[in-house]
Amino acid sequence: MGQLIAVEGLDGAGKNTLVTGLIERWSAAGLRVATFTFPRYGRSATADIAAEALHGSHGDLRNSVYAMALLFALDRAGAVDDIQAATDAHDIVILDRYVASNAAYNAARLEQDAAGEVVRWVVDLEFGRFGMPVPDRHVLLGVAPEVAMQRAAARAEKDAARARDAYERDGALQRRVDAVYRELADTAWMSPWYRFDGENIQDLADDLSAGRTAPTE
Ligand SMILES: Nc1ncnc2c1ncn2[C@@H]1O[C@H](COP(=O)(O)OP(=O)(O)OP(=O)(O)O)[C@@H](O)[C@H]1O
Ligand SMILES: Cc1cn([C@H]2C[C@H](O)[C@@H](COP(=O)(O)O)O2)c(=O)[nH]c1=O
Repeated sequence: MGQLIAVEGLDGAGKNTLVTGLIERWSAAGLRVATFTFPRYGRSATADIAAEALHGSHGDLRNSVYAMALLFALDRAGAVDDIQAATDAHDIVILDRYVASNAAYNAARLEQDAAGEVVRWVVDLEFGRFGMPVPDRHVLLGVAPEVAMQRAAARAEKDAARARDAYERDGALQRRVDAVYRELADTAWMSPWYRFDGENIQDLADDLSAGRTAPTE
């Protein structure tokens, strides 16, 4: 049974870039690695509808925090068997966003903290009702909100397909999401959280594959 590791962070923080770098390093070291990226755009209608809502479609859908959270949760629930099979067949399964994204973004939208009602609802819905596996570890890519927002804006300039959505344009929301993520990490929400500052990917790859839960001194 392989390790299940979820990478979390703000929009534009660099999660996808980091996950790609980790996979390269682990594969070169001979480890069997699988990855899932959430939302599963192009593979899941609920993921696509959520993205469309964040870009202004589907009437007032995006105003409902719980409806948006449910769409992202249903997308993940559709992958539960694949995640289970992947953990059986690989040394490491790395997830680019997972359930903690739903916790952090929706707590931030409702101006709740990590102990708030919507985070408990996400836990009951996703880990309870939908049976999503709990990650062995989370990685928080702790990039400052201003830096992440700048990267998301630069990416949008270069690539029209990555135009910023309603969450990415909302600086106050991003700062609240950052605060909730830090609280989730500080309280070891669901499993230990490894805080990564974005500096040395090789050290992170080594620490994670060795099962360490914090940077080596
Ligand atoms: N360490 C880095 N330094 C500078 N730029 C970076 C770094 N990591 C990623 N980027 C750039 O920042 C932008 C966002 O990176 P990436 O797509 O990996 O972020 P993400 O966290 O997966 O974003 P999202 O959650 O919004 O999909 C990209 O243009 C990427 O090339
Ligand atoms: C998986 C997931 C995502 N979100 C939020 C986070 C982002 O702002 C958007 C879209 O994700 P992307 O990585 O920028 O493509 O949706 C969320 O609220 N809940 C989730 O479960």
